[in-house]
Amino acid sequence: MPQPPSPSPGAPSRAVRVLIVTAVPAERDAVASGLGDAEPVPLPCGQAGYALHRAHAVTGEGPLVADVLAAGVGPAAAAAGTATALTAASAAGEPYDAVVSAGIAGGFGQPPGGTVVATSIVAADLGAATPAGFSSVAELGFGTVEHRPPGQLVRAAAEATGAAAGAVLTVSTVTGSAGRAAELTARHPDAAAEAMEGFGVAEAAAAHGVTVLELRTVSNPCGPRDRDSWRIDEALAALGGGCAALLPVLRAWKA
Ligand SMILES: O=C(O)c1cccc(C(=O)CC[C@H]2O[C@@H](n3cnc4c(=O)[nH]cnc43)[C@H](O)[C@@H]2O)c1
Repeated sequence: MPQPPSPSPGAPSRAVRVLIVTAVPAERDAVASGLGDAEPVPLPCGQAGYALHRAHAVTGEGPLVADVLAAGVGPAAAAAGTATALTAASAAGEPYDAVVSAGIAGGFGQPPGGTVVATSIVAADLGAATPAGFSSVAELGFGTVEHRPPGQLVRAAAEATGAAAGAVLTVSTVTGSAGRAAELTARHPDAAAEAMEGFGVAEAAAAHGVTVLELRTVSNPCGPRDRDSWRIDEALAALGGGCAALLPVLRAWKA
């Protein structure tokens, strides 16, 4: 993580607190390693089953604490883990200022190892199959399928991380055919990636009134399944660097 010698004159000295939620421990460890000095700490209220890896940084805008949590695969595990961590931090009087859903992803037209920052975090398969095709719960009138992080923050995050900005779809089933990929991009022409947790993280963040971002690095193209070709090491290496580059942006956003 970049460590300028001292904060800008006049910058608030309160540490900004960021929660970074991954699915699996390999992603958490890649993020923690990118942040440099992350150490395991328990959740403030001691919830069994969850552990944080904490990194401290001093950015040009002031101090920052980043906690990394591997909450599990899929939107339900992501929402449960994120909500638990947000609630525990609030109860301990140390609420988070921002939450980031981070991990590897399938890309729509993005190269392996490339980075994507979400302009929108979309539950792409939350709805009903009808004779006329898929209808989202929003179209059916009983729910939400999209969270939109602040545009200015997304632009700054994309610039700092060298990312493409586009919709990141949350799915419960990994796309495994050209037909399914075409179906998703027809419904979401701005889709840059798909993963399995962002919408769950965003729902929990919204319930707590906390800013959310999603940062993904591409391990595979969305399309016909070829698991052996996934470039996981490349994506994990990019994930650590991407999260490190993102933190000063979040610190400046909250200054
Ligand atoms: O096998 C490994 O070494 C390994 C290391 C790190 C992560 C994994 C995963 O399988 C993570 C699952 C995670 O990845 C996201 N993901 C990646 N590609 C896609 C995709 O094409 N469609 C949907 N999700 C994708 C997803 O968020 C999963 O949670 C393995």
